[in-house]
Amino acid sequence: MKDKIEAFLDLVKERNGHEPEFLQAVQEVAETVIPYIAKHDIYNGKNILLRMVEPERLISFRVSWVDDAGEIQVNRGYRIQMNSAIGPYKGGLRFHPTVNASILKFLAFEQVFKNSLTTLPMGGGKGGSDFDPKGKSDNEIMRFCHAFMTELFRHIGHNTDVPAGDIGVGAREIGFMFGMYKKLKNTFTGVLTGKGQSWGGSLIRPEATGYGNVYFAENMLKTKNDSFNGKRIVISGSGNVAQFAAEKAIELGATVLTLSDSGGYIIDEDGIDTEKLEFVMDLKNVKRGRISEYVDKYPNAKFVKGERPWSVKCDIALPCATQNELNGDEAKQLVDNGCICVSEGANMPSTPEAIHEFQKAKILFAPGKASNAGGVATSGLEMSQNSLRLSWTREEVDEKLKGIMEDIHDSCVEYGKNDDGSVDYIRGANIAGFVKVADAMLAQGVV
Ligand SMILES: NC(=O)C1=CN([C@@H]2O[C@H](COP(=O)(O)OP(=O)(O)OC[C@H]3O[C@@H](n4cnc5c(N)ncnc54)[C@H](OP(=O)(O)O)[C@@H]3O)[C@@H](O)[C@H]2O)C=CC1
Ligand SMILES: O=C(O)CCC(=O)C(=O)O
Repeated sequence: MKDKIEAFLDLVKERNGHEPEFLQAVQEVAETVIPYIAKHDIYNGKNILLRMVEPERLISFRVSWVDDAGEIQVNRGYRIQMNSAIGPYKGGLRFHPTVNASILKFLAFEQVFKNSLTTLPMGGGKGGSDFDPKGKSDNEIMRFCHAFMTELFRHIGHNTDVPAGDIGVGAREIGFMFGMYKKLKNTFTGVLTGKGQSWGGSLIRPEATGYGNVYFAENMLKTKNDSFNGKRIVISGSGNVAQFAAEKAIELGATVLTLSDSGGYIIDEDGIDTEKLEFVMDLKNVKRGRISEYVDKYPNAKFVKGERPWSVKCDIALPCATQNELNGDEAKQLVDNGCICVSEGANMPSTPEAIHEFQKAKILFAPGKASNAGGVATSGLEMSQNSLRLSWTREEVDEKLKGIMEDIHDSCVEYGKNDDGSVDYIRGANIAGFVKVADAMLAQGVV
């Protein structure tokens, strides 16, 4: 089996050797899915995984725009249309200076499995730009988003490819992009999700990734007759996912101790309560400030510059910032400090070495493609509401989100249960996500 996996990975490396994040994501899937394929005749000899690692379409384009000083700026835009076997391509857009083809291909590949796990009919895609929104004025953001959409509009559509937000893309950016799409196409459709309430957005979509992550962790804890109540929680990031993971954890009776951004982390031993979280939301979403400013307002807290929060003693860790933000040494420290559960809000935040430490210690560990799927699932619910031309209540959407996260948890258990009764949530998520897409690909023939 090892030879088979290595031969497959060598082939993928030969074609994508310069794309480390993509290779990392593929390796994790190959190690769990290839043994499953070998045991199931219908998938054998069909090169399904080889087809799945090759994007159906990779679009790269120039984005030219004019900054406030009148200078012409040039960025690179992308959309990776990875797999459409079970539905239109679906996945976020990331605006961050580190964006490149490798990062977007890893995200698009993960998205295929994640979207399949949601049980909704969505294929996988991802896109974005190396544009850095930090320090830009609202007008610059608008001009960039408009310029980005003047090319992207050709490739997307409510039945073709439906982008949404990701790092650096929130309600403001979705609004600007939707406005330009509508102008260019002269049609009002649900071509993007994460829209504002008054123009087709779904209630709970902003909250969904963070809430969903906590719901998933709750399901894992339930298998041990445990809960969030009274637990110490360490969260990284302070953006969309981190904010709403914190909100739900507080609601469930936990104490949230940390938040972070690329400058460092804050630790508040008194706990970040609802009022303090409201301050963070205003600081980050309106003032677009830095997390270090938290300690100006709450001097009992401490800012640790240039560090990540994983050395803080906790029961539950929720990495909600970015890929590879939690390494092997940090994972070991979490385990040694008594952490019993890690649930990924971000995409691939734990390195392979970190995952190895969690699995060795047999603590509860959920990979992002399962635990952060609540965001895209609620995007799927936004698409349904747009098609039906109606809006569900907050309670209705939250109930559906909870149900979907429970179903994803059950699928992971179904495919990931070990002989000793423990659950390998990585194997479970990869195989459950694979089966649905692979069955659709088999039914549709070699296309
Ligand atoms: N939004 C969604 O619905 C979904 C998001 N995700 C994933 O969740 C993660 C967070 O996304 P989201 O909250 O939407 O993004 P935001 O842009 O709202 O927030 C990102 C946060 O992560 C921090 N961050 C980003 N890059 C780095 C870095 N290199 N080092 C340290 N900190 C960093 C940011 O700090 P700073 O401001 O300093 O850059 C910020 O605090 C991503 O992995 C994303 O792919 C997954 C599923 C759905
Ligand atoms: O809501 C969506 O379509 C995308 C969410 C996303 O980008 C993700 O799940 O990583």
